[in-house]
Amino acid sequence: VANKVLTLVLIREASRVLLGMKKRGFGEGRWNGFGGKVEKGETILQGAIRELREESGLQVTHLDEVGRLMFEFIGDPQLLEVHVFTGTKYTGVPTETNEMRPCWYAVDKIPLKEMWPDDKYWFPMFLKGSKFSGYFKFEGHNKILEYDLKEVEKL
Ligand SMILES: CN1CCN(c2cc(NC3CC3)nc(N)n2)CC1
Repeated sequence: VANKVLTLVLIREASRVLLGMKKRGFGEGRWNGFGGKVEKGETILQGAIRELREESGLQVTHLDEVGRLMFEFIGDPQLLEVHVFTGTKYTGVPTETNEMRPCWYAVDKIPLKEMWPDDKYWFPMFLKGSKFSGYFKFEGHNKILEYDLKEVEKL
């Protein structure tokens, strides 16, 4: 079956990044960017913009794709394909929703221990403004068995 395409949006200001505490569902209890599934009839970018608005209340007109991450879970044939976007120009105020509790984090205080385990590998690339492409093999939701990750010129 085809990959499950998901989005991840990291809104960044000069020295801080907007993260949300996931209150339910996949990734519950972890800080992350905003995102979700891509619906039929929308592009991945449109899906990212929609999920950002739904989960944080922020509206953006433009996002840049900065990363592509593939995830395999032992015992599950469904691969996840996560498209990572960033944006700096937005309107609105970060608002708690039933999915996410937003909070700004200084770039030198990103709560990596309370984020998905793969983030510690690619978040530094994101903060440097690099584009990246990676593959992570997970056992359950906490253990990375293998990974490949590289900075790329072009996604
Ligand atoms: C709605 N999506 C869900 C997937 N997601 C992930 C996944 C992820 N690792 C994968 C092992 C789960 N790592 C980050 N940081 N985000 C982005 C948001």
